[in-house]
Order: sequence, then structure tokens, then C-alpha cells
Amino acid sequence: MAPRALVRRPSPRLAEGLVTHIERTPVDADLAARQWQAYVDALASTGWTPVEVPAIDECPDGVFVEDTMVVFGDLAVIARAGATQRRPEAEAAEEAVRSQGYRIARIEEPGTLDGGDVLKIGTAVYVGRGGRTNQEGVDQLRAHLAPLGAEVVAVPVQKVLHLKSAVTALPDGTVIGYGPLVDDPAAFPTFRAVPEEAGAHVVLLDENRLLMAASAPRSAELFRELGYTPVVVDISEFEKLEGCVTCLSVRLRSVPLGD
Ligand SMILES: NC(=O)NCCC[C@H](N)C(=O)O
Repeated sequence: MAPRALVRRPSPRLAEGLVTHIERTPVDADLAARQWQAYVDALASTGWTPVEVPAIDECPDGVFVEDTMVVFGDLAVIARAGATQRRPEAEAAEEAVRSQGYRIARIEEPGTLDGGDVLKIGTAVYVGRGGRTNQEGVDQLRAHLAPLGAEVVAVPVQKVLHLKSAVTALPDGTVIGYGPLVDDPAAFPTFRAVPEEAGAHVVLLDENRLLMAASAPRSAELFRELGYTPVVVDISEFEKLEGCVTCLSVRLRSVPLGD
């Protein structure tokens, strides 16, 4: 079966989305809608079947659907958002992933966890603790994923919103990040610095192609030199709300590969 990707159309209230570590700047909702469509088209044109979670117009951050869950093997662990105003986003996302055939588990109170804090590299699952995800959330995720062979490792996140705002990984497992924003590069077995903040964010489309933001051209060049093919999308309006390429979808792969 072709891999699928859950996506969620932006709310008309997108501009009211949360900002924590950056200054708020005006968001162009029409441009955001076009950028979102181009993002979905990029997934579709690289072999992914987009599956839309029904939009949640009353939640400005609903488009950042990655935060609603962690998928590992045949299990979807539904998150309990660290920001209370984002908690209503989970319900329809759970329905959508269930209807794709996944088993469901949930992070329960007092645990909090955002999907953006979870970086999977094979069976290693790094979880950023400190911002939106607490220790209880990490422990619950560990309990859910351990039977599937995952090793859950907590790593500190203080400088940015989510772990995956700071680091993601290349198909060979190399962790990439923008040095000034990574709390502890030594937390990972390998670490390679990229020259731009947005260069730290890649979605693995397959073993060769990396979906990444147009705002990181020098990092794209670095990835080309390493033999990868960047697929570039402009997500400027989502970046104004601390979003990045990973957070706009939940990738449903038949075999856990990474993010
Ligand atoms: N996984 C992600 O990087 N999500 C981005 C969420 C941005 C949203 N404005 C928030 O603060 O929750």
C-alpha cells in the first residue's frame, strides 16, 4: 500500500496561532492556504496519499496535525497537548488514524506530550522534555511503545518549541540541527550541524528525497552534496507560528523508518 499522510486544512483563525519563542508577525491567511495546498501536492507527487483530517476551525493551530499523535508500527498514541487550547484537536485526528487501521493508545492526565517532540530513528524514539511534553508524558509513551521494540529516550528541549524544531534526522540516521538551538547535541549518537534554523527540519519522503522549507537554501545545498534530493516548499506563513515541514503532516508508513 502507498504510504499515507494525515493533513489538516488551516483554520480561518490561523493568524491567532500560538507563538512562544519568536515575535508575533502578521500571517497572510490566503497565502497560508496556498502554501498548505502546495505542501499537500508535494507529498502527493512524491508517492504519498494525503488523508484529510476534518478541519477544526475553532483551533487556530489545528493545521499542525503532527502534534496530535505519535505513530509507531501499527499503534497510534494520541497525544495530550501541552497547550490546553490545543487539546480539542486530538479527537478527530484519533478517528482519522483509527480509520486507517491503526490501534489506539492515549497519553492521559497528568501526562502531556506533543507529537512535535518525538523524533523516531528506527527503533530509537527521542522525546523532547521541557516545553510541551512532561516526564509523565515521556513515561506513558515509553510504556506504550516498549512492547513494540522501541527504545524511548528523553532529551532536553528549552531553546525551541519542540524537539523537532531543533533536530530531525537524515535517512541514514544522522541527526541534523542548527547548533545554537540544540540543547544537547551529545544526546544523539551522531550529530551534524546545518547552517540555518529551518535546515534542521526534514521530512523523509523516501530513502533519497527530503521535504524541506525554502527558507533553508544553504542546508538544501549541503544535503545535495551528501547525495540527497531536496523537495522544497515555501511554508513562510506557518514558520511565523513556529511551524515547520514536519508538523504539517503525520506520516503513516508500513515500516517505521523515521520522520
Ligand atoms: N510540530 C510542530 O512543530 N508544531 C508546531 C506548532 C506550532 C503552534 N503555533 C504551537 O505553538 O503549538
